[in-house]
Amino acid sequence: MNFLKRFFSKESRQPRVNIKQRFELIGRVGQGSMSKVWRARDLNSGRTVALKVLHKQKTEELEARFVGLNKPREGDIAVQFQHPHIVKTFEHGLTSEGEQFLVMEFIEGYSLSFLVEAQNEDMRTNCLKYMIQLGEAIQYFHNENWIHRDICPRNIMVDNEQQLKLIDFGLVVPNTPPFLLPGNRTGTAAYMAPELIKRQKTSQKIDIFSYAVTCYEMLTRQLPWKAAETMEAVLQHINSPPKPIQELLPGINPQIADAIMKGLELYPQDRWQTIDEMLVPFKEVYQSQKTAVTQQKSETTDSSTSRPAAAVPGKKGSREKSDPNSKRPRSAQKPVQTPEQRLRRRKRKPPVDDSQGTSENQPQPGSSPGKEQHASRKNTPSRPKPGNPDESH
Ligand SMILES: Nc1ncnc2c1ncn2[C@@H]1O[C@H](COP(=O)(O)OP(=O)(O)OP(=O)(O)O)[C@@H](O)[C@H]1O
Repeated sequence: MNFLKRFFSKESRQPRVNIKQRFELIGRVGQGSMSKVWRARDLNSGRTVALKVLHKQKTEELEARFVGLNKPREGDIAVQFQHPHIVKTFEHGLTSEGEQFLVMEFIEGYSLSFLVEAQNEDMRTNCLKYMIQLGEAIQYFHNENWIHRDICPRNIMVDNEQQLKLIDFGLVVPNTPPFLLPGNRTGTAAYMAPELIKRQKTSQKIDIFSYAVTCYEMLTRQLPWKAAETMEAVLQHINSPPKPIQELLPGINPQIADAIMKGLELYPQDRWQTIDEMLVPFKEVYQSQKTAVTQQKSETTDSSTSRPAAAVPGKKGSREKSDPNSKRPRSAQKPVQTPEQRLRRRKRKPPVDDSQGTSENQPQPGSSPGKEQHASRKNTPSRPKPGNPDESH
């Protein structure tokens, strides 16, 4: 029976691609929990691309969770997106070995995780802009009737033109009733909405929650709940209120603070109904900052004609003055050269795992914190690995 299913499956009808013949692999750029990613030259088109080859067994295990639901594959989903803040996927298919692969635009830049940790000049200057770009990408997703399920800095990059790009669609599901039923927990513990953690019915609002956690972290370098990195820790804090962002950033613009805190509400009905709504205050503040910077610049130019150059405030100073992040805690203002070292030194937090192998549409009402399982890579999504409760990705 399984043999027949495989024989008539979509995969069996798809031509296989010999990766080594088709691509020149220039270097490995990433190792996700589910894949390997290379910088490669596509010998057909001549362009430099990111080649993502999914781990066969882990992908099959993930897909097994959606049995009967006909979940589209990552490549099927990714090629559909046309948005400035979502990585472009040119092509997808199967390798000669039967692994799924995606060919994407190659993003020269950094992971948002790095920028969160570094809190460098780029982050101080552009944080609000990146928050808005991310929100626009998620709203596009939602308009196209998808749920991302794994919004977190690890799945976001910023290119050298200071443009944010969402890069990973491994857990994306259609926003349709069968996929919203209470089921297993997939995602990254610290960013998971309470209803997902509690195995209740989900909606696109789980992405609004993860977006709010991400924005909170982008601004403060901290998570809204202490010890939110394992499923057990998350289950303990889930009913307690998050730390108000104003406590970490007393000078934060109140509109931005309120918008983020509303995104973190425990009950989905108390959160923003759409990302677009949440973006309204962000865009208002961003616009007023831009206006203030322009005014400051023109004042500076005017006064520079009558003052010696040394007395003119520097560009950096005027930017920081109008930046909502300028009053971030001292820890966030440390010198630019240290974060990479700090990032390397920082202990990897154990991610959570929900590897009980439950089908996505199977309710698990009686689950108790004690039954939850750990995974073992920082901010790694919880994905299945049957037979191994302490899964590592
Ligand atoms: N288009 C791209 N351009 C440049 N680098 C990329 C691109 N896509 C992915 N990467 C690099 O590869 C890493 C892993 O990619 P990705 O997150 O898509 O894999 P994954 O296996 O789904 O990861 P995980 O499941 O752990 O989130 C990224 O963190 C990034 O460093």
